[in-house]
Amino acid sequence: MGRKKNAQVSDDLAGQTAGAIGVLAIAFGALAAIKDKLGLSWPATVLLTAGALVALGYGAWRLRTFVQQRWAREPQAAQAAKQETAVSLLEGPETEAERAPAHPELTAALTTAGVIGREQVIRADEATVTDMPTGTLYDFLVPKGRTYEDVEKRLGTVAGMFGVTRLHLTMERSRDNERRVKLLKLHEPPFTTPFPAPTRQEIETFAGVPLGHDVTGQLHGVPTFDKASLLVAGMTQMGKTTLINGLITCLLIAYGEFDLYLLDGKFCGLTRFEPIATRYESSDDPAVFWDMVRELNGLSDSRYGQIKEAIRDRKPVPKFRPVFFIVDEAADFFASGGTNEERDQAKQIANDTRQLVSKSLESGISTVLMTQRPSVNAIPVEVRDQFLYRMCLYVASQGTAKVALGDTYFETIAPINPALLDPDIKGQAVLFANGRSTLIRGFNFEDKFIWDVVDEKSTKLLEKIPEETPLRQAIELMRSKGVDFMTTPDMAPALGILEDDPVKRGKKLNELLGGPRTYKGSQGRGYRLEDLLAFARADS
Ligand SMILES: Nc1ncnc2c1ncn2[C@@H]1O[C@H](COP(=O)(O)OP(=O)(O)OP(=O)(O)O)[C@@H](O)[C@H]1O
Repeated sequence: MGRKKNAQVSDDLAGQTAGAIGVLAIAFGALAAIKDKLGLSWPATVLLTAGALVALGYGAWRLRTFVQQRWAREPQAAQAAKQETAVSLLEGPETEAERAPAHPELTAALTTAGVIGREQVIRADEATVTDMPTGTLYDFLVPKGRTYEDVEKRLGTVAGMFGVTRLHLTMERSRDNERRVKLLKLHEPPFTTPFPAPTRQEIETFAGVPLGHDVTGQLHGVPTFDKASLLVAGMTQMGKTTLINGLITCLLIAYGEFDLYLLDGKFCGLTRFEPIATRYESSDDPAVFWDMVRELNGLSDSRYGQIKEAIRDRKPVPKFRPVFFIVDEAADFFASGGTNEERDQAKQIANDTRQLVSKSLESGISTVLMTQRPSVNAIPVEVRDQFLYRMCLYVASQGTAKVALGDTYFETIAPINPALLDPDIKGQAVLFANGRSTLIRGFNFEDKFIWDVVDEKSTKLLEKIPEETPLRQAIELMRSKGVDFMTTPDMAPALGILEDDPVKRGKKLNELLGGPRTYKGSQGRGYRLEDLLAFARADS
């Protein structure tokens, strides 16, 4: 290999030497010819030839540079113009923002909270700060390239920057601009000053079903209960029953016609609505709960059957009368005993309840479950996950709040931790609906207000029963005497039955009334007012 390389080098050297001798011979010949032609001395000939060659070289270099510049000028100009536009587009707003004075408080708070970048500002001419009766309202535009969602996602951190808690801060987006943000920072902890219960008119004009006041005193609720169910959780004595009494009152005022199925697991929480309920039970027996669930599942199945039939016959899908199944204290109904049989029954109850809640989508049956024990085994996860709306009053820990609001609740937008609520301000709740959280306080209506609404409803129901029918006479008789129960021997003569034989009398009266359910009270067999009303309603 080395020998080959050495031979190649000596070959190259010999070639180059021969070439150099050739060039020297030609140069010498050319110089001799010039000397001969011009008749100059040798030094003058050499200098003249060298000068002429240098001048020629310089001329060639000038010509080449000129041509290159001409070729390059046009694309460069276009490129430069493009670059200038891009720079002005990119830098335009920034330069503008740099020029506009920044709002110091908002810029500092939002930069440190990581809502806007260090180089960005909240422009002073795009922000207003107004002192309201309940708090300070910040209305501003976030910089271009940001939206209100950037603020919403970090609301807790922003609250910290303002020196308050997340509970002190509410946020509203604007309908006209994605960049507009309205932040209200409360002067004092939420609901420190109570708001008066709403009037009938306020309830009637609310777009949807109101569930309480928000922190500014505005009514807040859900747009509809159509295709939706609600789970309400919170520790004992926090205001669940009061809140649900408020919800039923609002439904009676503004929801039109509906049927109420009430299960009072605490025995007297929902009693006020007994006279207008289609079915009212006061019991903590899981069998009673299960029976109601199965009755409603039966109704749901028959409604689904009617929908199917309508579709098959190419007719419009029927509109069903809404049904509300409201259960005050549901936790014990899912609890299972130690035996296999009891465990199977608990599983079956959970399964039937899950089915009922999930089917509410089309069947028009909305379930409202309340529990003071939001734990995994109190409300099975498969049941909880079916609730579109969830509410949580004060609970002792974030973990319990997750059981009520969902395992991923704290990863949602601007969550509110129910464990931070003041347990001494009753009725406060985090409402989680349609992916958004709102802090509200349920209504605490006066008893008289609720009674008036209930009486009005039951009078309306009564008016639907044709006049002069024995059923209506019996209901009016009981109402005029102010009793909830009347025995057969007391009622029969008033309706013109003068039979002495108790069996025949009872049979005749039941036939005359059309066959409502009888009830055996401590004074003997007879009729309850609520059963007669429910019977009349089912018939109408
Ligand atoms: N929005 C409210 N405003 C004022 N007081 C309220 C409000 N809600 C509830 N309260 C009061 O708080 C107390 C407890 O209310 P409530 O019975 O509704 O709680 P609960 O959560 O259903 O309790 P439990 O589960 O122990 O039955 C009652 O004295 C009630 O008057």
